Amino acid sequence: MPDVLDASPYDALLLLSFGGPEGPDDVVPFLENVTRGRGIPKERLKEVGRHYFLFGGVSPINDQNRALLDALREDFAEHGLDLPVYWGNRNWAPYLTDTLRDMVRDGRRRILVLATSAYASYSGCRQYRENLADALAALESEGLDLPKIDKLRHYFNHPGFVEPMIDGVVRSLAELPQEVRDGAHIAFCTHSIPTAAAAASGPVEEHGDGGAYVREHLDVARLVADAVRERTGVDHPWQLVYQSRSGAPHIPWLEPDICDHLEERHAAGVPAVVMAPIGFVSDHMEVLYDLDTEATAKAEELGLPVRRSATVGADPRFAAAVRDLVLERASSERGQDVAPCALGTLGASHNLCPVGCCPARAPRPAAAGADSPYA
Ligand SMILES: CC1=C(CCC(=O)O)c2cc3nc(cc4[nH]c(cc5[nH]c(cc1n2)c(C)c5CCC(=O)O)c(CCC(=O)O)c4C)C(CCC(=O)O)=C3C
Ligand SMILES: [Fe+2]
Repeated sequence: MPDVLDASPYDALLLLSFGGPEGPDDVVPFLENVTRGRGIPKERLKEVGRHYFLFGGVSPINDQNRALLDALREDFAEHGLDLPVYWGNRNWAPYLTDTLRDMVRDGRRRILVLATSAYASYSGCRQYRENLADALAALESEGLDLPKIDKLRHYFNHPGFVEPMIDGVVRSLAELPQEVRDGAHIAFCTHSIPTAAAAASGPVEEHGDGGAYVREHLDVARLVADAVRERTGVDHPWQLVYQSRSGAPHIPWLEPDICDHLEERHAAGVPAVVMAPIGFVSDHMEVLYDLDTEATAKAEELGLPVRRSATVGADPRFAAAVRDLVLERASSERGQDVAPCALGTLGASHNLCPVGCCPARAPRPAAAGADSPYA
């Protein structure tokens, strides 16, 4: 029997994710949920709808979250961590508010949240905190006694997140034809966001240039590239590039786009590229369409060999990392000294988002941060 691990004061973990459609009829209402009040041009929405219909109207993200839930429950049980795990989404069923209501009815009073987003940014952090505030407000209006909610720190530099990505890049390099393998470049890919949102990402003292968003990605890219060099004995040049640009064309977003990057690398005589989607936790639609379909077609047109490396998904090392993060945060809440685990140069991210962290364009209440209106 394993020793019993202490998650107190927490009595539940909530996996909080984006959600995605599970059939053709879900696509339009899902996109309406995602884009309500976000100012996305109609043309872009039509185009994104087409991506989902190409895959039968089903996003892979829900099955991946089910697999992650299984991996977490299995890991917790194996290691004697008695903490129930729930799942709720921002944009599709199971909706966050419904899950949180179930949790309150089950008597959960101290809830720890794991968001399926590893980095700082409005979309990846504060927007989830706003969703939590909305859900709490809904439960309050139903007369329910509100639980206290904390959010786990960003885990981009946790070894359980980084190591599976290193394996993935090494594997993708090995899959390239031998004659182009050693000359291959690595394109570390993440979601483009408006440059203004990037500059304002993370705590206020980290604002400016690409903000915490770009700095965190660069730190992970460097870690992966260094480890790949050590493992393969070959120094593969790399660059951080972007994908899935949305919004109005006159608003600047982070560049270069992966497709332009492939063109530019090809013109420069680079013989092959590995696309490594370090910005994403699982192989959801952005990976399946924007990289595996669109960018791969671009590479084929150029005659440039490419491979796309694996995301972390439900890797048991990631499940173990979540257990580690839960125990770290629980100890810290109990007032014990903890040595948070983090690779790279930036150190472990904050436990509590400070005031002004990843600000919204229009301020709204956000839970689980220093500016939360909830206890
Ligand atoms: C930083 C970031 C992540 C990574 C961090 C994280 O994972 O949270 C992410 C993830 C995801 N984004 C997703 C889907 C969409 N994102 C959209 C729109 C947008 N994303 C943005 C940013 C991010 N998004 C932004 C700044 C917008 C513009 C609108 C706005 O300012 O809010 C739109 C609208 C259409 C379009 O404009 O593309 C869709 C459909 C899915 C689900 C995929 C599936 O179904 O498998 C996932 C995991
Ligand atoms: Fe934040």
